[in-house]
Amino acid sequence: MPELDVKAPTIPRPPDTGTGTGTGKPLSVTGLRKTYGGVTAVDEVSMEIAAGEFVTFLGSSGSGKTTTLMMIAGFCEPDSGSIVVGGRDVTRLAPQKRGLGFVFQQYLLFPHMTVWDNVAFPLQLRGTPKAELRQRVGETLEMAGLSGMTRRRPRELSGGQQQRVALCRALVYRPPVILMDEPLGALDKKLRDQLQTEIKRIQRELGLTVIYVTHDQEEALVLSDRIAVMRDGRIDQFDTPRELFEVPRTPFVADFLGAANFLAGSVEERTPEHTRVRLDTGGLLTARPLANADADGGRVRAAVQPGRIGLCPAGTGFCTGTVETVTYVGTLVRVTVRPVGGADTDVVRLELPAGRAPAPGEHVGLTAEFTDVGVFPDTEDAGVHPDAEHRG
Ligand SMILES: Nc1ncnc2c1ncn2[C@@H]1O[C@H](COP(=O)(O)OP(=O)(O)OP(=O)(O)O)[C@@H](O)[C@H]1O
Repeated sequence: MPELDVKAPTIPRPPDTGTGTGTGKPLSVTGLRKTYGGVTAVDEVSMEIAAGEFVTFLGSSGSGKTTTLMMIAGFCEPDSGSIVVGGRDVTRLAPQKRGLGFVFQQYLLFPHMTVWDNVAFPLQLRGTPKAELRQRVGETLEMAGLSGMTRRRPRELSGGQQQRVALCRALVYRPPVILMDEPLGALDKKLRDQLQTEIKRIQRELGLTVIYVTHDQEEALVLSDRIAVMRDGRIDQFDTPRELFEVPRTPFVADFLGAANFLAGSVEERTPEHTRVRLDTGGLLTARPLANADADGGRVRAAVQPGRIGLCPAGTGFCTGTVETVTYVGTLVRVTVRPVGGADTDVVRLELPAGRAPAPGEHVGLTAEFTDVGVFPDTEDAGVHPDAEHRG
């Protein structure tokens, strides 16, 4: 086994080879489409990813995340559309000719090879000179905290360690883009959290461009610069986590990311700055401007996240109600409020700092900044995903 002769854990950033590792667009996807028999798995997906960006495909099962990633990787042929990596059209190229790195949920390590040899393999394939190979493998393993186990074989490692080796193997030849499909899916929660932090640190340190697939909102929010929220093979919204939270463009996004409250009502007034909605429970709620011009005066649903609603005296705010449940979750308290006169309406869910918890049975008013309230024409389907009922 080669000796580790490199001590510094810092790895130089890759040079700009024109393949997108430095400046410019490492990846551009246009009009990708894939059908299986009668099923449209991916429908007109287009996106541009900048160098050093961490982008996540987030969506529930069957929304087309993996199929999109597999088309970018080259393991699945699109019906139409194009994929450009570092300015080169790779749509019809074999996976190994695209120069991309992969990390999958299954580690896919060579069982008979040591950790060192597994990580060295991609460089050997590329005929990297010995000295450079030793340096790169050593640096990469050290960065991932694996220097002490270079002689072990995969079966002598934990799941988390195996996934670190898989990550090193993808990183070692500095591909312009690294594709990761649920790489932490097989690990327990604690290890997932730890590896998320490591993946993010390594990505930042090396300025890597990453496309990541997950169905876990929290994971997407922790890791990503931008998230593409997918539904039925399409991207509903491609934005920063903050934008997705604060300015969701569809009810689906509002619900998927934050289990939003949806409050039914009718538009009472519209200005370029805001929309005033008369709620079915009687109160008046000020929301952001309504994007859809056709919905003027019509039925709408206002969406507001539980963490963005505050308490005010009963009789003020956009709604008055009775506190039904109060549940402490660490430093937060989850509260449900039944709107007065709204026996048939849903409870409103709030998340408050524990010190501000009201008592069950108390009459309270609810308030929200209008910039935290989205408003959507009532015709749009929220497409509530299967986990929604477990998150309230
Ligand atoms: N090889 C295939 N043959 C037929 N249908 C397929 C095939 N691969 C995917 N599909 C269908 O295409 C749709 C999208 O699947 P895809 O695996 O991309 O979704 P996903 O968002 O990655 O889901 P998951 O999180 O469950 O992996 C689904 O309806 C799926 O059943």
